[in-house]
Amino acid sequence: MTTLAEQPCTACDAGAATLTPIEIDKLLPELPQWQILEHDGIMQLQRSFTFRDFAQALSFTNRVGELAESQGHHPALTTEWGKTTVTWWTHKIRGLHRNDFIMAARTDEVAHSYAGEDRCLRRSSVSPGTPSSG
Ligand SMILES: C[C@H](O)[C@H](O)[C@H]1CNC2=NC(N)=NC(=O)C2=N1
Repeated sequence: MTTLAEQPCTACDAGAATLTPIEIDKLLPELPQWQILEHDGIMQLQRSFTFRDFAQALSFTNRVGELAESQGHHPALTTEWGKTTVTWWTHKIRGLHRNDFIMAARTDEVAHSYAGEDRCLRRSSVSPGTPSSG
């Protein structure tokens, strides 16, 4: 069985159905660090990644941006000192599609390439010992 990250994104047109709560519940265990949130009635998938500093957070942001461009599917990205928040949803269907879960899994793979570079993968945006300097 292939992992989410190994699966291809599929073409999604404006008439495609959003994932049902049951379908979301089936997929979410593969993304334990991600959370489902609703913004303006739109279900979204979100995770914050912590980094050593702004430069590393920006590098990660750019790598996720390149991934998005390669797939024609784009997240919202918020980059701050030591943190990048990634939010996936499918604009054209105003909700979550399987593609969003695939791209979240691929986002985790990008983050893993920073593992050991003095950072930690955490769901919460603040990891203990994160410098408070702005
Ligand atoms: C024309 C362009 O391919 C479409 O607008 C793509 C661009 N990237 C996208 N990204 C996301 N997350 N949802 C979309 O519906 C979407 N549509």
